Amino acid sequence: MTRILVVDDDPVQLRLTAEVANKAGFKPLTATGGEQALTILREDRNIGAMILDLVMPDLDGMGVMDAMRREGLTTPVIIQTGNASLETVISAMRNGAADYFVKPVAPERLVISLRNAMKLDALEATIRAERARKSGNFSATDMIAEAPSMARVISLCAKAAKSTIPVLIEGETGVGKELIARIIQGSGDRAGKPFVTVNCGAIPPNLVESVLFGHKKGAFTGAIADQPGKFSEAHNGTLFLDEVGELPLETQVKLLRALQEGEIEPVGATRTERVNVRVISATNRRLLNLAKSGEFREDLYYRLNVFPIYTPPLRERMEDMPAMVSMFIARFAAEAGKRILGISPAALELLRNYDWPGNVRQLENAVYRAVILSDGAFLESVDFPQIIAQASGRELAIKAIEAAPVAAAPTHIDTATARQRVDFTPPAAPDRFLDPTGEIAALAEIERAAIVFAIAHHGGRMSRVARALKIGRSTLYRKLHEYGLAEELLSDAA
Ligand SMILES: Nc1ncnc2c1ncn2[C@@H]1O[C@H](COP(=O)(O)OP(=O)(O)OP(=O)(O)O)[C@@H](O)[C@H]1O
Repeated sequence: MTRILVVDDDPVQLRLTAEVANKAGFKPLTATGGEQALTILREDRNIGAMILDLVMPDLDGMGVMDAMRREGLTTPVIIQTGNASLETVISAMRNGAADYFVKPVAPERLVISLRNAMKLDALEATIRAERARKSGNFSATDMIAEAPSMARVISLCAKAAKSTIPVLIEGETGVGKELIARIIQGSGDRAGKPFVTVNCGAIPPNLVESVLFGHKKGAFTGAIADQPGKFSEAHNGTLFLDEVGELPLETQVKLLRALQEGEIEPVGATRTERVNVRVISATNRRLLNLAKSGEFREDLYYRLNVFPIYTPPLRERMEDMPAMVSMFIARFAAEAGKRILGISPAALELLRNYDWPGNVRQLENAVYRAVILSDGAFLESVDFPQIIAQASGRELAIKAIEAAPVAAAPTHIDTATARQRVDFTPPAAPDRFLDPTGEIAALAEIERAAIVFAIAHHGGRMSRVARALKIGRSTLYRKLHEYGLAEELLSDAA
């Protein structure tokens, strides 16, 4: 039976709520104060959800939520309040509360709220577990590919997985080339076998050969023992040669021989060794151009490029963006133990209108930073300060580019980096929590805006407005006067 924790300093209310939960099939634990609630949460990490009173004498509801955040306690919280102000409820929701209600709550409402909070928690737990379980067995479902151009990539991956022919994956930095290589490996006979990555551009030229093919003891100063190379490590599996265009020419000869003969010769060895390795290479420079200019051996180029897969940059497949953002939010929020449910439409619009020169990896990093920065239930534009800064510079650049003639030729990875989108439209809806200068709006401004919105939504029917905002009519009228809205309404009516 799922345990839930009910926290309320009013013993009668406590018993009532616990009884409702009990009847709905939960096992209620109770606490009469914030400190006691924290002690129970620390000891029992399997509590399904907590119903938390906001106003309590020792440590209040907000204090409990702050402590939970500090200590990484992720039990979903449902706020209950008797007379808390709208400000308090807003900040509780921004602090990650899953839901809130005003006492006394209808039993059905309480049960739905508990079930929803637990569903969300279960989803986050699954994501956490799934990530931990994954150890190299990637499949096409690990890749977001909603754009038509990515459907082609996925079908090429499926074809490539059926054989062991060499694959060359081309695309700008961060587009997902390594992920594609892992999917090819994980979808074929070599799934679960070694997947060894070599970043050819990151190894000092004098060590490349030894890293790839290994060396024998005494082959050079410092070679104190036999050392297997990446080819041997990848035996029976896949060798992923990232930035293959960076390989020195002399190593290219040896790589060609290894691919042709299926044999390698470790540095300082007198005999060759047989290896069974599937090679997938990747490049963010156009390999054909390097071959034409003599920086890359043409024979090796044709050997590696038997099955080419071109991965388009993110800016050309914005259809993938919303799903990617949701996936990254779910992943990073779960890892950080934060309850972030999504992204505001204005913030998503900001991301859509950016060019993403660093592609999916840049997006992943931006969302990671935003999740860490955010203290609300939804990511907002302010959580992406670098993108805001770069996007405003872009507007000027775009204006200049719009005046210039547009090149008709398709762009490729060599030329595409400086490409600018000309269809920039500023976010249509202002961000709910930003003032016109882009600064965080005062809480009073947000409350005022919420009231104005509710009045418009309910056609000025004040009792409905009060009910929707979950405040009394007298509180609503007091706030109308406070914010000067009463005068505005009167003059509108006149
Ligand atoms: N379509 C996608 N769906 C989900 N995640 C993706 C997708 N494409 C890329 N990623 C994620 O983005 C990050 C960068 O991808 P990856 O390392 O495969 O790019 P890359 O092209 O190999 O980069 P580089 O050129 O710098 O080596 C990874 O965390 C990867 O899991």
